[in-house]
Amino acid sequence: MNKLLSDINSPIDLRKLSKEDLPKIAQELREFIIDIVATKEGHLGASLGVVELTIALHYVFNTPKDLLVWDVGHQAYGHKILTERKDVFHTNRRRNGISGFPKRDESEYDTFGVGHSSTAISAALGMAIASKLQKNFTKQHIAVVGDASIASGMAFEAMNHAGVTDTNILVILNDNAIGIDPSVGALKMYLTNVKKGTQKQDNIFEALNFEYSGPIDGHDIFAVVAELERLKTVKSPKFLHVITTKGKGLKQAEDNQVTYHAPGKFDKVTGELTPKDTTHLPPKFQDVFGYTIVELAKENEKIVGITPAMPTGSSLKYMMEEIPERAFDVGIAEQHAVTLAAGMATQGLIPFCNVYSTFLQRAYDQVIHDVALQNLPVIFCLDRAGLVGEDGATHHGVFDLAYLRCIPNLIIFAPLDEVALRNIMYTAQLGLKHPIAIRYPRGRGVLLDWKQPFQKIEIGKGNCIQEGTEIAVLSIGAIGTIMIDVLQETTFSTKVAQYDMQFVKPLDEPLLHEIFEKFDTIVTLEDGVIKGGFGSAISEFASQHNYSNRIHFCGIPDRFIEHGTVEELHSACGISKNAMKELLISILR
Ligand SMILES: Cc1ncc(C[n+]2csc(CCOP(=O)(O)OP(=O)(O)O)c2C)c(N)n1
Ligand SMILES: CC(=O)[C@@H](O)[C@H](O)COP(=O)(O)O
Ligand SMILES: [Mg+2]
Repeated sequence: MNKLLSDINSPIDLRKLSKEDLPKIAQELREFIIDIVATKEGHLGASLGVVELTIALHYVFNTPKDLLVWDVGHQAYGHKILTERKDVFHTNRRRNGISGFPKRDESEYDTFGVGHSSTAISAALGMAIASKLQKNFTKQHIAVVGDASIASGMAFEAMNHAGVTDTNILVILNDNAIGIDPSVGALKMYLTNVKKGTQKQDNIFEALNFEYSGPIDGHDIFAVVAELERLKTVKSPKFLHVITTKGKGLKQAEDNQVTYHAPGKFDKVTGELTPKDTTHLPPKFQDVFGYTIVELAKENEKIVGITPAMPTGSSLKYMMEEIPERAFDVGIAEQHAVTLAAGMATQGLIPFCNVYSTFLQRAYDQVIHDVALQNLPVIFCLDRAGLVGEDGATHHGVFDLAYLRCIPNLIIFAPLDEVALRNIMYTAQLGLKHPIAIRYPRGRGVLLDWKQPFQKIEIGKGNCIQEGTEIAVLSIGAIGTIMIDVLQETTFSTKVAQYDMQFVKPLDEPLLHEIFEKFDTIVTLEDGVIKGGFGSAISEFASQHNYSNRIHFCGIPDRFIEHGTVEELHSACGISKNAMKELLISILR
C-alpha cells in the first residue's frame, strides 16, 4: 500500500492533509484501483477518469454531511475506497461483498442508490429541497453526472425543475465525451463546441438558470479544488463543467475506452487484457442477435435497429458498422428509443428495439401507450434478461416477464438457445400482427453450430423436449438448458418430462391441457420473478380450467437479489442444476 493512502480511511483523514499532498494521493488511489480491478474485474475506465474529482469533492466538502450523489455510480470506486471501504474494496461486486455501485445500506457516504443512469440530479434536488424545508441552509447537495447520462430525459427534467428552485445544488458534469460507446446527439456536438470555444449560441445551462462555470481540466486537482471552494459560497443552483479522460492513467484504458469500460482481467503493469480462448465456446446471445440482425437486414430493407447507448453491449454495433443508415444509437434514452420504434412501425418499417431488460423498465409507459395500445409491430429484443451476476440488484433483468405479461396485444417469447433466438428474429421480421418482446440472458448460449438455416416459429407453440411419466417440467427460455443437463445426467429422467414453452404470451393452451391431464405434478422454471411471471401464468391457466395438479414454482423469489456470479445466484434462488435435481428427487421420493 502506498504511504499517504494507507493512512486515509475516511475523508476526515483526507481533509487533514495539505493541498500539496493531493496529487500524490491521486496517483496512489489510481494505482490502488488498477491493482484491484486488474484481478477482481469491474468498471475501470470511469473510476480512473474521476480520481482527482473524487478526491477534491471529499477534500472540499464536509461529506457525508454535505450530500454527494454519483450518477450511475460505476465511477465511484475511488469514492468507496476513500470512504471507509479501502480494506474491503477487494470484495467489490463479489457475493456478500460490497456492491459495484453506491448503496445506502452500505455506507452513510452513499447518499443514494444508483446503477441506472440519470437519476443523480433528481435525487440531489430532492435532498436540497428537503434541506431548505428543514431550514438547513449550510448543507451542500452535489450530483456528479456524465456527459452521456445528462443527455437522458430524466436528467433534463431535473435540470428544468432545479433551475427554478432557490436551492443549494451543484451539478458537476463529468465530460469525457464518451458513454460506454462514444456519446451521441446534439448535446454531444454542443459540448464539443463549448470545449473548442466555438460554441456560438447561449450556454444552455445558464439558460436553465444555473450559474455555469468551466470547462476546467478535471485532472488538475488544484484547479478543481479551487473551483469547488469558490462554488461552496454560491447558494443558488450552480453547474460545474469538468473535462476528463475516461481511463486516465492507464494508457490502454485511455486508448481503448470502450473495451476498458469493463475490461475483465488485465495486467496491472502493462495494461494488456488477459487473453481468453473463446474459439471453442458457444457464442454470446448478444452476438447471435448482432450477427442475425445484419443477416436479416441485408435481405429485408424494412428492418431498422435501435439501441439506447448500448451498441457494444447489445452487439447492434455490427449493424451500425455494416448498415449505418438503418441502425441507430439514440443515447441513454430508453423512452425515446421505444417511441421512435413505434413511429417507424407506423410507416411500415420493422424496428428491432434492443434494450437491456432492466433498462426497459424506464420505458414502461412507452411500451404500453405508444406500442401495445396501438398494436404496432415493434420487435423488442431484451438482452440481459434474468440474473446478470456481478452488476447485482439494479441490473438483474428479472421483472420483464411479469411487467410485460399484463399488457394486451404483446407477444412474449424466450428462446431456449441461439437457434431459437435466430428463428424468432426471422419469424418476427416476416411481419407480425402484434408487438413482440424477445428476452434472452447475458452471456453465452450452448450451441457451437448455432448458425443454422432459418425456420419459422409458430406463434404460441411450445415444444416437448423430453417425454416422461410422472412429472412435467415447464421451462421458459435459456434456463431450460439447465433442466436438459439435469435430465441427461440423472437416472430418473424417464419419469420427468420437459417442455420448452417458448411463449409466455400467448400460452400454448392445447399443450397445457394435454400436460395437466397427463401429469399430477407440474414444475415451472423461469429466470425471472415468480410473482407475476411465467409460473403465475401457468397457475392462472390451471385455476381458470379447474385443474388441481400440484405445481412447484421455480424462479426468482419475492426479494431483490444482490450481486454474485450467475451460478451463485441461481443456486441462491433454487434454479441451479443441483437445486432442480434435488427438487425432482424430493418430489419423486
Ligand atoms: C438507464 C440506463 N441506461 C443505460 C445504462 C448503461 N450505462 C452504464 S454507464 C453508461 C454510460 C455512461 O456514460 P457517462 O454518463 O458519460 O459516464 P462515464 O462512463 O463517461 O463516466 C451506460 C449507457 C444505465 N446504467 N442506465
Ligand atoms: C454500469 C452499467 O450500467 C453498464 O456498464 C452495465 O454494467 C453493462 O452491463 P454488461 O456488462 O452486461 O453489458
Ligand atoms: Mg462520459
